[in-house]
Amino acid sequence: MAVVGLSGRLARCYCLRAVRSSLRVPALQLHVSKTAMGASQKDFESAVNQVKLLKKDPGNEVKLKLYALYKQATEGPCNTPKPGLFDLINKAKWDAWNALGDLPKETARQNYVDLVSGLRSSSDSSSQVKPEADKKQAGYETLVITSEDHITKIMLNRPAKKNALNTQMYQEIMLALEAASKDDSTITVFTGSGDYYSSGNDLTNFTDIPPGGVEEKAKNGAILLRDFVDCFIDFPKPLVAVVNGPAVGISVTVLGLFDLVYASDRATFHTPFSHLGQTPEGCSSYTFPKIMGLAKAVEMLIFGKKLTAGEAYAQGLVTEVFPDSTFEKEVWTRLKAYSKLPRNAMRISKQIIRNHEKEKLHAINAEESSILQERWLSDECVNAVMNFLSQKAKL
Ligand SMILES: CCCCCCCCCC/C=C/CC(=O)SCCNC(=O)CCNC(=O)[C@H](O)C(C)(C)COP(=O)(O)OP(=O)(O)OC[C@H]1O[C@@H](n2cnc3c(N)ncnc32)[C@H](O)[C@@H]1OP(=O)(O)O
Repeated sequence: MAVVGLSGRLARCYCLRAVRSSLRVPALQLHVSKTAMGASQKDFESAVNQVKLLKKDPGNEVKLKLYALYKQATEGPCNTPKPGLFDLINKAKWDAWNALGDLPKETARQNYVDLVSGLRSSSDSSSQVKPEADKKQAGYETLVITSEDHITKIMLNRPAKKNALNTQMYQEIMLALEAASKDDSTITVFTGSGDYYSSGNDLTNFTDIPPGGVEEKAKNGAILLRDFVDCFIDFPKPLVAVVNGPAVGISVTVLGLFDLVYASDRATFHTPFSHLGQTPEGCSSYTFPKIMGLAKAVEMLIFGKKLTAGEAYAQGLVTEVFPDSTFEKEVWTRLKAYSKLPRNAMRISKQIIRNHEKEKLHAINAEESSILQERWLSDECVNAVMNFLSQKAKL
């Protein structure tokens, strides 16, 4: 089908979504009132000044985030050509700004103010003795990140959307993994808030088409996917998934790159790629056959068979299943004990176990991402996304 036709249909997807959104009164009201109460220009300018007075260097990731939000708040979506490959600093800044997509200026302004306010409180209290208790990290909108008992917990936090991964969440997860790789935790844990672990890729990621058209959208999507999965391949510490409920799509496939997967008996594991006109990602085309054998991997990845937690355990994708009623208690008791093990020994063991596969995994990730770039432009995929957005189809 001609690209023009596809653009038109994707544009219609977007319209359908707008219509659906306009019918959802509570969500709309929430958005309006948040904007109405949003940061004023004065708050924003004051936050810009406060950044200069921070007592503690917030680190490069946060600085990039501040830069991106500032540019978005003052100039809108990224409007400059991408710097060359070797212009590392400007490329990192451009990537951070560009990743904000069409985030409205007002939201960027509010996020900037919130981020600076979080930095100020942590900077002000940096000379005090920090309590051992849970400390929520500031600067994330789609995640709740806490550190306690040498465990960094990354909680996917869009429960109203079943923790679907929008582009901001992909970006924040990458930042969170980068930070967790350097912090003093021994293990890093992913979990979901609410009743789902995650419903996978947010299908509205397919809607807002940039001026460069659907091809540009697909190209950027493939870069985002590749960078995202690379972060899991390269993560140096033991990585644990605490799968509190159903998991779909990319939230399932990357589990093959985790070191422990604990599941509630309420969890399910579903990769409906063919149903969506898509193909496997997260290195699952390699890790799943390796973990569960070709026959079972094919059932999941080609035919979209949904596994119960018990089945996923039997097939080696899940380390252990717990009754939902005692899930949190049992899992966290276990993880707290593990987190006391010597950090370097665990890190080095992970290196020995995983390093000889890394190069291969990066190559597989690149291939899967580039195949998906093509798939996203196919009739099969466009129709599936349209069906979901027009509320005709659910998994
Ligand atoms: C070319 C563009 C490229 C873009 C960049 C891409 C970058 C990387 C891509 C990596 C690719 C990954 C592949 C996948 O992950 S495939 C899996 C995709 N996921 C789905 O297909 C799930 C779709 N959701 C459902 O089928 C159902 O929502 C559910 C999960 C079975 C739950 O059903 P239930 O009845 O319990 O709940 P609701 O449907 O009412 O959901 C509550 C609200 O949450 C919204 N929702 C849920 N899941 C998603 C989703 N994946 N994307 C967007 N929105 C989602 C749902 O619409 C409801 O919203 P509402 O309350 O506003 O109506």
